[in-house]
Amino acid sequence: MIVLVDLLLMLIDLTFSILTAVIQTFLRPRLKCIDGELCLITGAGGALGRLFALEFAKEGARLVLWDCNATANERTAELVRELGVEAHAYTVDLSERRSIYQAADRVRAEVGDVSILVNNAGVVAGRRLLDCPDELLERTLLVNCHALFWMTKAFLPQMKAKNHGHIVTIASALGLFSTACDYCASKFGAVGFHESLTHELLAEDLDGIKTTLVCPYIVDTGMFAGKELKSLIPPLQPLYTVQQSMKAILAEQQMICIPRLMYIPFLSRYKLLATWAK
Ligand SMILES: NC(=O)C1=CN([C@@H]2O[C@H](COP(=O)(O)OP(=O)(O)OC[C@H]3O[C@@H](n4cnc5c(N)ncnc54)[C@H](OP(=O)(O)O)[C@@H]3O)[C@@H](O)[C@H]2O)C=CC1
Ligand SMILES: CC1=C(/C=C/C(C)=C/C=C/C(C)=C/C=O)C(C)(C)CCC1
Repeated sequence: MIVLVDLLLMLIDLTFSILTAVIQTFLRPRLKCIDGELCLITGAGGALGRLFALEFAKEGARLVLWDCNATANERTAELVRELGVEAHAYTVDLSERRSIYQAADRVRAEVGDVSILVNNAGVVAGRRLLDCPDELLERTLLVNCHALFWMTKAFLPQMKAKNHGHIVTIASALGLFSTACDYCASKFGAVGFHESLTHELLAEDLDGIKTTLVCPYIVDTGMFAGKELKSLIPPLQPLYTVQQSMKAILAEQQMICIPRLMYIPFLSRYKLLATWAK
């Protein structure tokens, strides 16, 4: 009986969500003002991280930039400052929990409380399981998944104190269905992290703290160059990916798949529920 009630409630929720989505597709959502907010971006020296930094700067946010690549990270900071926006670069290895907590203490002391956290940094080994050294498999999980926990534990308390903040998880379409083993496992973890964090915030009535999950298809940044990945659909352009993500973030959308085609694999997860209900 309970299963039937659960399923009925889920169908009602799904119908309501679809109706809301259809209506919102025709209405231009109001985009929030983030002028003066302090935004921290991990992997800010990378292709998407740098574009996110520039887009957030254009929206008036002040920037804290984290990356293990000091040269690339500092270059991003220079580009942000050329827009007349404050940027603070920190060299941090996200695979090391302690270095995250130490850098977070420095940011709070030197710059202030972070109100927008963009967990963007990511790596991929992209080899078959048995051909992949354990260290590479471990690094992917540490950077793409474990780091989300440490970053959020470091900055969520201040957001909770003010009931104000936004946590953005740059996951992937490969967090919704699988091909490259290490990367997919880490991105499935990122999707699960986002969903559980969102439920936790909801349960604590912290309606001022928003979350956004970003699930792009392949983006032409070179991250997957040389990796065994076949697909007929051409890769996304980095700037288009970031601009679409920014619209979702500023509209406080809980999730965005880019392009919309990627919602298909996501919706197939409801199929799993059907098997569970049998
Ligand atoms: N490119 C794509 O096709 C897609 C990417 N994504 C996701 O988007 C995000 C950004 O991807 P993209 O810009 O393409 O990747 P890039 O490799 O261009 O950028 C990733 C950045 O993260 C940094 N980084 C890697 N390891 C660490 C670490 N241990 N500590 C701190 N920083 C680290 C990298 O530094 P370094 O260069 O020195 O390693 C790099 O600057 C990732 O999470 C990725 O999974 C999602 C969908 C598609
Ligand atoms: C387009 C498309 C597909 C393939 C998607 C692929 C191959 C995505 C790769 C994404 C990557 C590499 C993301 C990196 O973070 C499917 C699922 C076969 C069918 C639905 C449409």
